[in-house]
Amino acid sequence: MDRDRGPPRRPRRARHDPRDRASFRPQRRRHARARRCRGRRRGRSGHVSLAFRDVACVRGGRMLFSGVSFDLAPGDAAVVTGPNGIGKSSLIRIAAGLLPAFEGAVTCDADKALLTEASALDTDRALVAALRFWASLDRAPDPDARVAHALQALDLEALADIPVRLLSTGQRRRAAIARIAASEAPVWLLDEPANGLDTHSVARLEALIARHRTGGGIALVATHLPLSMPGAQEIGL
Ligand SMILES: Nc1ncnc2c1ncn2[C@@H]1O[C@H](COP(=O)(O)OP(=O)(O)OP(=O)(O)O)[C@@H](O)[C@H]1O
Repeated sequence: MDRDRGPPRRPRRARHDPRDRASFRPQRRRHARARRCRGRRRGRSGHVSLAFRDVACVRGGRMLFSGVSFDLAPGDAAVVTGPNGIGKSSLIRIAAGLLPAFEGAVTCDADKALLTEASALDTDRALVAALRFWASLDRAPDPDARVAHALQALDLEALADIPVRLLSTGQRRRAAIARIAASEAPVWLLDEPANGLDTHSVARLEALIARHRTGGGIALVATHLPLSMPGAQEIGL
């Protein structure tokens, strides 16, 4: 019959084994974690980048596009255009890492924020609370201040305490864009961000993207509505 030997014992160490200097370890870990976080936000090299190399996409057994290559550096933007069903949303999903490329390579050396058709906001929460939930998961500090700033940028302050489910289509779209803005992620991946927006809100969106780029961010935008993004590359599918 096996004897119960109890939990395994730690091997004995020499009295001055440096591994026992516990006080050094948490500090070293804290510094390493902070370095890793900075690295992911801004990229390991300290730069923000997003690149596609000969990327092909297959969905439902059908090749949607192939040979797509582009390089985006800090301040750059690209607009993905093409008819319905050509694969614009699929390209954005590949950039986000949610869909594997059939061929080619995608590299992105920084944090990304993804805007899709769904707002991803909890419909039962007040708008400000729904935004704070996501902001608290970001690596950037001070979620409350980031949310307050985003609400102001999207002209949503008056709606902050309204449950998300009661927002109109355009207001909900602005709220979804506020989530992206509040994330302060260096790479924005926006799928049809102007859908449902009125003229004023489109202008706000354009200003927001411009400010993001001025701050060294990157924007990859799929849109069938015209958006003013000076100097943006066009990726026609
Ligand atoms: N999960 C899936 N499985 C199989 N096929 C899919 C899937 N999702 C999308 N597709 C197909 O992939 C094609 C491209 O879809 P996608 O949404 O990327 O196009 P799009 O260019 O963004 O279209 P739109 O302009 O209408 O938004 C479509 O024919 C669509 O039916």
